[in-house]
Amino acid sequence: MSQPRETAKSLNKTKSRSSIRTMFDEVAPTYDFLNHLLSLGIDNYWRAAATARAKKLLGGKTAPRILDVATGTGDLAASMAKIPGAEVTALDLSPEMLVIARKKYPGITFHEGYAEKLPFDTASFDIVSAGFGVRNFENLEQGMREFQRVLKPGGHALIIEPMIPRNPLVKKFYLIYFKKVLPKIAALFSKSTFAYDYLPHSVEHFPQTDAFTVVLKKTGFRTAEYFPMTFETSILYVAKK
Ligand SMILES: C[S@@+](CC[C@H](N)C(=O)[O-])C[C@H]1O[C@@H](n2cnc3c(N)ncnc32)[C@H](O)[C@@H]1O
Repeated sequence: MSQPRETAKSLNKTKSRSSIRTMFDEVAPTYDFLNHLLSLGIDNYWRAAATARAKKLLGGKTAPRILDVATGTGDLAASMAKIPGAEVTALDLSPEMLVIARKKYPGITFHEGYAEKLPFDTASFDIVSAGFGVRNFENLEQGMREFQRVLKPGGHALIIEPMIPRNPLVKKFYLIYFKKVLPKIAALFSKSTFAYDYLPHSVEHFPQTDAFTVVLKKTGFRTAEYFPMTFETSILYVAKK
């Protein structure tokens, strides 16, 4: 069932939390299947790359505390949980995504809540991660301030976002796939065709590369850098408190 009064364009402007929740509740049952299909399985590699970097940054720290925000069905949280000794907590605003996450990963503690008001103590995590989520925050800067607040001094935020590649040739083919092919494939399987019209729109209008590092620094991070992955179709941001 799609949302008749809202367009992908208008939701991308408001990022209304209740509409974002409804949209993700609707896509939840087919989210994992479509995610792996539409990315040709590369999404798992991106999460593994973020986890490898987190592990390196932790440098063997005993029992590191990791928070995965906008966890969805929990795949990035589960990847982070492979770091030896890690204690992983995860949060999302979509109850339906969390139903699936809790079934898949009973060893991880999942909370329902939203990024802009994290229900966790200041300076309580070594790593805060978010995979393909921050683009949907109703208030991106408030979300980043919260990531920063709950991190311990010296802790790191690791954020993965899809990206429109900058190379003109790659960009041309990528946009055909992203805007024309992907929504059609998604429509065959998902209840929400709306979500897959919103997806390319939201990626195209999200501050990317340097622009997002400016947001990270403005919201209190001491350093922010980025690492493009897979022909710049995805990007890993690393910011230090
Ligand atoms: C594209 S999914 C990504 C899920 C998962 N991180 C992954 O790697 O596949 C985006 C998730 O962000 C969540 N989300 C969007 N806005 C949020 C917010 N303000 N606070 C918490 N979660 C949010 C959605 O409910 C959805 O589950």
